[in-house]
Formats: sequence, C-alpha cells, structure tokens
Amino acid sequence: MSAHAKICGLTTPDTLDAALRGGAAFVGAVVFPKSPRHIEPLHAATLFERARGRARIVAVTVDADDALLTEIALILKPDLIQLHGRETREQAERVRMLTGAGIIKVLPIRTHEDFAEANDWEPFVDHLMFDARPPEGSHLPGGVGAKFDWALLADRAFRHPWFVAGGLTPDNVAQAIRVSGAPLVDVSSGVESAPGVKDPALITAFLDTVRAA
Ligand SMILES: O=C(O)c1ccccc1N[C@@H]1O[C@H](COP(=O)(O)O)[C@@H](O)[C@H]1O
Repeated sequence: MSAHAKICGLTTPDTLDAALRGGAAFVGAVVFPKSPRHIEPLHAATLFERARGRARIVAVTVDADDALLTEIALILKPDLIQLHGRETREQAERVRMLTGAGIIKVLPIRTHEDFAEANDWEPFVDHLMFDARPPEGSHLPGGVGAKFDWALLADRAFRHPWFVAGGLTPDNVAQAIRVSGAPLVDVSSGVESAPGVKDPALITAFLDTVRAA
C-alpha cells in the first residue's frame, strides 16, 4: 500500500490547493512565531477552511501555553495538534482534553537511543512522528531540512500509523519510504524555493512520487 503525505507550513491558497489537488492526506499550519512559516490562527482558519473534509488539518505547535492552544482550538479547529517541542505525556493528555483534537507527537531522532520513549508515548497519541534532531544551535526544532538515518526505523513496529520527517524532498522521499517502511511522510522545507516560500510544482512532484512509491 502506498504511503500518505503531510505538506506542512502552508501559508497561501495556491500552495494549499496544490497540496489538496495532489492528494495530501494532511495539511499543516505552523503556529510558532519564530518560524518563517508562522501563520496566525485567524489567518489559518480562513485559509484552511477549503481543506476541511478533504485533508486532515494539523496545527503545528512548540511548547504552546494553554491560551494559544485554546485560541487554536476555537478559531482554527484543527483535526490534529502536532507537538514539536519538549511536551510531556501529561501535557499531551491535557492538550487533547483542552482542544478536543487528536495528537501527533514528534520525537527527535539521531541514534537508536532516541527511540527509548516511543512505546511509552503510544497510548497518548494518534500518530508518532520521527523527525531529525536539529543541528546544535538551531533556532527551530523542525523545518530545517535535517535528515536522520532512515534505516533506524526499519523493522520497528508501532501501534498507530507513524510519520517519517526531516529533510525529505521529491528526490529522496521514495528512498525514505523504502528504507524506513514509513506509512506516512511529512515535508516542509523540501518543497520550498526559499525558507517559508512553498513551491506548488515541488509540492505536486513530492505527492506524485509518494503516490508511486
Ligand atoms: O516548519 C517549521 O518551520 C517548523 C517550525 C517549528 C516546528 C516544526 C516545524 N516543522 C516541522 O518539521 C518537519 C520537518 O521539516 P523539514 O521537512 O525538514 O523542513 C516538517 O515537516 C514540520 O512538521
């Protein structure tokens, strides 16, 4: 069965339409002011309404406080909230209760040891996402195009469909799926012409490749 894709950090109607036309199963809004892809919840709500019922809407957050999570829940009404910071399992449970959204928890990966907590997280999430641990000194926890060794995922089994992320592009995503066995893939900077500037042609190429993989 072919993998499904999430296109993350969408901020414009033409790039969101490219993702929907190409069959993205998930579309992501990054609500994190330090990101070049940051979008205010009110703007995201207007933009992402066209995606409702066509793809699952994901709000990407980093150690967000209750006020921001409540704003996101009430205004954007995402299907899922992606926790891309240092959130604990207790906090994830609280985010689910507070927002009514499903949970994607991101685990940063560099070595085998970074999978130590994966099984403990499973009862608390709808999906795990394995993203590259960002380089030392990076000002962002994700969206920096960093890769990890996809073979670290081969032969691992998880309770829910899981994502591989980090440094994926139209040119390497087929190999990432083959090596890792990922049922879900996530991309941000790999379908951009500059940081925060998504390219509709690269989105289409990425989704075509995932479908064929
Ligand atoms: O994209 C961002 O700016 C971002 C900011 C803060 C947390 C997460 C972010 N993006 C997520 O990181 C993955 C991997 O990015 P990339 O493909 O390596 O550029 C991305 O898919 C988002 O889920």
